[in-house]
Amino acid sequence: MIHAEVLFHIADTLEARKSADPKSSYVSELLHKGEDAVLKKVAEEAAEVLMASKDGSKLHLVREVADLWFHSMVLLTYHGLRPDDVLVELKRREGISGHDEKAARAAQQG
Ligand SMILES: N=c1c2ncn([C@@H]3O[C@H](COP(=O)(O)OP(=O)(O)OP(=O)(O)O)[C@@H](O)[C@H]3O)c2ncn1[C@@H]1O[C@H](COP(=O)(O)O)[C@@H](O)[C@H]1O
Repeated sequence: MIHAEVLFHIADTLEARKSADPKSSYVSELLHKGEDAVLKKVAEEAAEVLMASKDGSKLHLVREVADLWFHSMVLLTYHGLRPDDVLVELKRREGISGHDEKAARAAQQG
């Protein structure tokens, strides 16, 4: 079983790439290009996930979701965030039904 440590290890690598030579690293090059370039990759990878889902190949879908997760992690790194921040948010939501959460939000908004 692969644990969340994989995400933490990749996040450490991404953080180190902030100060690496863009010529030597894909991540460093992307981070140096700036926020719009990272956002473009996230949008591209999201679109590729949609196409892979329709394609019917589970392997293709897994690879495209990995690309999307990876580029989302680059975006988190750009903003000084880590996978832990997302995991804490998911943990906070654990056991809260989406329907209940939506109803509570609607009640709050009046
Ligand atoms: N997990 C990944 C990873 N997943 C995908 N990619 C790269 O993401 C890029 C995006 O792929 P696309 O499918 O859009 O293909 P592309 O047309 O070649 O990309 P563009 O020309 O549009 O940028 C490809 O170059 C992939 O190799 C990754 N690059 C790096 N990592 C991890 O990040 C670490 C640091 O990487 P470097 O910065 O390159 O050393 C690596 O050790 C890995 O752990």
